[in-house]
Amino acid sequence: MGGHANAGYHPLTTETVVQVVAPLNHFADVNQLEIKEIGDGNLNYVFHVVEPATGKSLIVKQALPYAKVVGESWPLTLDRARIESEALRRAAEYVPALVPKVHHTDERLACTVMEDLSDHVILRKGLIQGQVYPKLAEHIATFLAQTLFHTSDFFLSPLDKKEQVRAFINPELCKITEDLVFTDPFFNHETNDFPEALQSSVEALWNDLELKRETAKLKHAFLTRAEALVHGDLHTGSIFVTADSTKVIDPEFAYYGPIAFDIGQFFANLALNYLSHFHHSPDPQQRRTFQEYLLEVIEETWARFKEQFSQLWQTKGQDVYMQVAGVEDDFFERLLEDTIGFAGCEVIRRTIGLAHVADLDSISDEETQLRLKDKALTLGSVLIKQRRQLTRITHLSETIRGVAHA
Ligand SMILES: Nc1ncnc2c1ncn2[C@@H]1O[C@H](COP(=O)(O)OP(=O)(O)O)[C@@H](O)[C@H]1O
Ligand SMILES: CSC[C@H]1O[C@H](OP(=O)(O)O)[C@H](O)[C@@H]1O
Repeated sequence: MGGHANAGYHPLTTETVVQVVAPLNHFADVNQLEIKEIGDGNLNYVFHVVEPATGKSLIVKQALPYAKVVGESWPLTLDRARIESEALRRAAEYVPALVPKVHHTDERLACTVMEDLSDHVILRKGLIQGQVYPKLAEHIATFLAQTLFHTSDFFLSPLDKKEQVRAFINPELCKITEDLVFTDPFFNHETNDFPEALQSSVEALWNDLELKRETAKLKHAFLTRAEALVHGDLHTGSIFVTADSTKVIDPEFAYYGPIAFDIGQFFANLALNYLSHFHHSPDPQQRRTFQEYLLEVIEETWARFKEQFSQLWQTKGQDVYMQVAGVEDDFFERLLEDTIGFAGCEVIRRTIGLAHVADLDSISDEETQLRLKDKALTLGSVLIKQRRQLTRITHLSETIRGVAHA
């Protein structure tokens, strides 16, 4: 359980990281390494290890027995490091080009040694700057289709699948999502964090019974629907990009959950970035072009995901029902509905919950930030409540556009 360190565990420092990388024989001379802690996430240490003479480098990511963003008062299992390593290795079986290579896993120290991706940028940062990534939709669609299909009952035998479910039991990290994504933002909870001027909009949300009823259904799906090994935290801060490369990182929240959860989180973070460009792109023409690009990414990701998943369904599907007329259509219909619902939950929690996004929080003008956060709450709420009527991916982009420009 949370906070219990493995025997021999100690938090690494820039001095002790060398003990982890030395046995790997990756560097010519481990006495000449430059090591920095570069972690900017909520939970872990990330050490960047470089050998200037050879230009070789590695990343050492270590879990702490608590959540770094809060401190020792929030104990957290070290098992998340094992889950992250295993999930990266599992993804590499199907999409090796789309995840960092794992060089070594040290369960005692709860750390993963992986490929250094410092030549990439975090997608969230790039999108805030208005950068376009032409391969993003294609790569994320492939990541989603390949990892989700091959870890599901559509491909694995029922026995193998249940073995995998067991290996990826991740109760403490799931509890964070259950609380921070599906529960706390919808109630007057102490973890929530929003400007006072948003109080009346937030109270309206807390008093919206239809919204709560619908969110309860989505939370229940997250709690119970073990469809595939999901990444579990696929926001734009978990994706590294260049113009022609995409790498998905940080799957420590991985568990067997609803396929729609990953897709919904990705779309939600694009929608939040869309809103933020009313500030980040002051030129109206540039703004419109970039916002439309974001909606194209959503539509292209869905179309390519569906195409690839469908091809896998037809060529590698294992269950006899998969060839019955209408079964595949029913699957995709429900998948889009759930994707849109999960996207709505993510939009709301990133606006008023504990963990925000830089897209909106970096907006210096208070009034603009407030106006856009208000729109985000409306958008999240519409997506959750109207998801059954949004039966095409274009309905999602039209809704984002409509709420944003209302
Ligand atoms: N493989 C990597 N290569 C280069 N930088 C990395 C790598 N993994 C993580 N980082 C850096 O560390 C930061 C935090 O990593 P992340 O895995 O998101 O940690 P956390 O789990 O604490 O959120 C990233 O935003 C990135 O700047
Ligand atoms: C206290 S955990 C809050 C939040 O942080 C995680 O994101 P990341 O590890 O990428 O910083 C996850 O989204 C959690 O909900």
